[in-house]
Amino acid sequence: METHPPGIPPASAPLLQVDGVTLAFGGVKALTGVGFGVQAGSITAVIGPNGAGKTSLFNTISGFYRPASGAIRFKGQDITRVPAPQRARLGLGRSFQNIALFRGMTVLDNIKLGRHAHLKTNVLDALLYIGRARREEAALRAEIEERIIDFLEIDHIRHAPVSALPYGLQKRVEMARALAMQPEVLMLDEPVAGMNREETEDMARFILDVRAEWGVTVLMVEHDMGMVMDLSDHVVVLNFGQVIAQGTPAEVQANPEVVRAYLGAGNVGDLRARFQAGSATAVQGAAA
Ligand SMILES: Nc1ncnc2c1ncn2[C@@H]1O[C@H](COP(=O)(O)OP(=O)(O)OP(=O)(O)O)[C@@H](O)[C@H]1O
Repeated sequence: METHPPGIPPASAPLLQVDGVTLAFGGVKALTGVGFGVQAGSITAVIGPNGAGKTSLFNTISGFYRPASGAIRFKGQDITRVPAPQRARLGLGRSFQNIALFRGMTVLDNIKLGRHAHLKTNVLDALLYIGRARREEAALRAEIEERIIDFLEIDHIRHAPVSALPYGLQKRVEMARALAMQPEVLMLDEPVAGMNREETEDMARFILDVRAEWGVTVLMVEHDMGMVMDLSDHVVVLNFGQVIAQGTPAEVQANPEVVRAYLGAGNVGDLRARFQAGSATAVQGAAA
């Protein structure tokens, strides 16, 4: 029997819970009975070979896809039927695999757009929302924007159009925009895809700092095994739409099924070496 008040999860309950989620596109089953929890304050990574269902899972958690069965729970609340914008307002912020910034707009304007998740949309709200409260929110918003710009070290490019920026910086702006939603869980879709080693290291540092300084829980999909293994507390491995393993980085690296998923047939030592070398390309190449 539950002893905690309704709506408030017990202290040990995951902040975000994915429960038996199944998703199909026509005849293609993208996800089958996927379940795992994301603990508050953790960095959790979802990995898996190409086509394993990682993006489908992210889209289901953020509300772009509705699962055929199963549930998504956030802070103890069943949000399976809650529309995507409302999930963002509840505290699920995300970035996208392919940068989804407005390229003609400046960095600052893109960050301001991130705040959209918190803007009042209801007409009555808008009418009531005048005077002091409005000015206070504008001041608070500016303060948050400044804090994000400072934190991500993008002050020097705040007025630059996004299209003029190198790829690594664009990814950082995408993260800034997701942070502007003031998420409790920041969902990062391939945060270091296409980055060189230096950019990857910078982004890894920002992800660690976002958790340490902002208290944000991180859920990421990432192919860069070195980064996943270095940063994550918990790793969930998908293959053909199913969770085939989950646990600490050490546990999943030692799991023969994970090795088989990536390499076809298993040489655990070889895969471990690849994981440690941080060479996602090598792992994917070997799987191809
Ligand atoms: N919109 C869609 N319509 C039909 N099938 C889809 C759609 N999106 C994904 N799929 C299929 O669902 C399965 C999972 O795809 P998904 O993109 O989620 O995998 P992934 O792990 O993110 O792959 P990658 O690492 O290449 O990004 C694949 O078989 C894919 O072809």
